[in-house]
Amino acid sequence: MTTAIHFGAGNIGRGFIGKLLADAGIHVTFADVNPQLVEALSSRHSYPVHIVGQEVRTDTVTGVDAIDSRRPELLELIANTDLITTAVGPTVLTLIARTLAEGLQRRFERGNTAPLNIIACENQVRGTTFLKGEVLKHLDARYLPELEQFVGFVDSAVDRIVPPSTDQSDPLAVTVETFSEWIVDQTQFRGPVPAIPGMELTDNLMAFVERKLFTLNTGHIITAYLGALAGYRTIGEAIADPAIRAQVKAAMQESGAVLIRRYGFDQAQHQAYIEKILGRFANPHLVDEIDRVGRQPIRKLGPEDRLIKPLLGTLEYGIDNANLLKGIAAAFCYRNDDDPQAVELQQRLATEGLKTALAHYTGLDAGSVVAEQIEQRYLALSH
Ligand SMILES: NC(=O)c1ccc[n+]([C@@H]2O[C@H](COP(=O)([O-])OP(=O)(O)OC[C@H]3O[C@@H](n4cnc5c(N)ncnc54)[C@H](O)[C@@H]3O)[C@@H](O)[C@H]2O)c1
Ligand SMILES: O=P(O)(O)OC[C@@H](O)[C@@H](O)[C@H](O)[C@H](O)CO
Repeated sequence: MTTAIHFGAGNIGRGFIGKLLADAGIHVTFADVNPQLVEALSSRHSYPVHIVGQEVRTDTVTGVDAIDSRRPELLELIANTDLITTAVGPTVLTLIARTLAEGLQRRFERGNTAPLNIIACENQVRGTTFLKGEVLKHLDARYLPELEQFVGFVDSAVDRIVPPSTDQSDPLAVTVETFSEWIVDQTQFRGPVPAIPGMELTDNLMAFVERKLFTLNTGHIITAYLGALAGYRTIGEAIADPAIRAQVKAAMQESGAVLIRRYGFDQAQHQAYIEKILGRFANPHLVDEIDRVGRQPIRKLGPEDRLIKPLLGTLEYGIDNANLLKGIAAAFCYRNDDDPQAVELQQRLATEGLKTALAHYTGLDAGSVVAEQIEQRYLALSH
């Protein structure tokens, strides 16, 4: 039987990736640090997935197990498994890299030369390649040839809106939208590519990663930050506000103009992609908190992430960017005392001022015209 270890039994882990693997007949062991999730999954071996959208139904995922990712027994699983996937959050990949390196070392010491593919399913451009770099920091260099020969680090783009479930009756229940898309880089596998319905292959991954991250996630984050400024609690409330919807759509069109120029996407098809995403944001069956979408603002202000990378593209190609600039300014207005990154952002803003904080987090030049434009928009939004 094909086995997989999935790091991160959270929303997307249970609601999308783990479900796809289990539905494909793969035995999935979730590795997580949440004791309630680990205990429930390892005792029940199944959980409900509420699919809500044009259709509403509940599927039951079966044949799963779980382990605390800090337990030494996990190394034995890594030494023998066929597939590893992750959905822990980009900031956590560094933390699981040591465990992966130790498990891989045990695999190689055992002489296990069966191919193993590792796929990070994170909102991060080439997150698996980043994870490989972190693993190499902990792997004994003598095993580098085996790693290169037998272990594929496969980058992916993953798309399904999965907020925390509103089903309070079951801690394992997860509520997902109907839409889903998981695209992986077929050039990076070792051995045969596993046949997993719902896992799409491409040799042009960057186009799909950037299309998703810099359309859906760009629109999502601006919806969240403009919605927070307007006093809304959920994405649904915010996108129902005509003024916010118009600004979000315009920002997605600005980032879309960059994508069309960079990847040659068809204009009409990309416009339809934007409209579909706006409809997904408005899904009346999903309750998606602004604080979930707006979480970790420092990560999302990074130069390779959903706000700044599209902005840099508009500067490169000379494309309008007024709405992206407003979204970036709104990021600096975001407050959430329960989000350490939001707290840090506000502290740095208060002590160093907008332009210095902007330069620190985004890499933009504090003395640039664009920094001035963002500061002007920030002052207008924050007063
Ligand atoms: N939820 C979505 O709509 C969605 C959609 C696409 C992509 N993503 C991406 O998927 C990833 C996970 O997002 P999520 O919404 O599922 O988050 P989540 O918080 O629901 O799940 C993350 C899980 O990782 C676990 N975890 C934390 N540290 C760990 C460790 N050291 N070892 C093992 N598990 C650990 C947490 O306990 C949690 O269960 C992120 O990169 C996110 O950007 C999320
Ligand atoms: O998961 P994050 O924190 O990178 O971004 C929050 C949401 O925008 C994200 O989870 C979306 O729901 C998801 O990317 C949809 O595919």
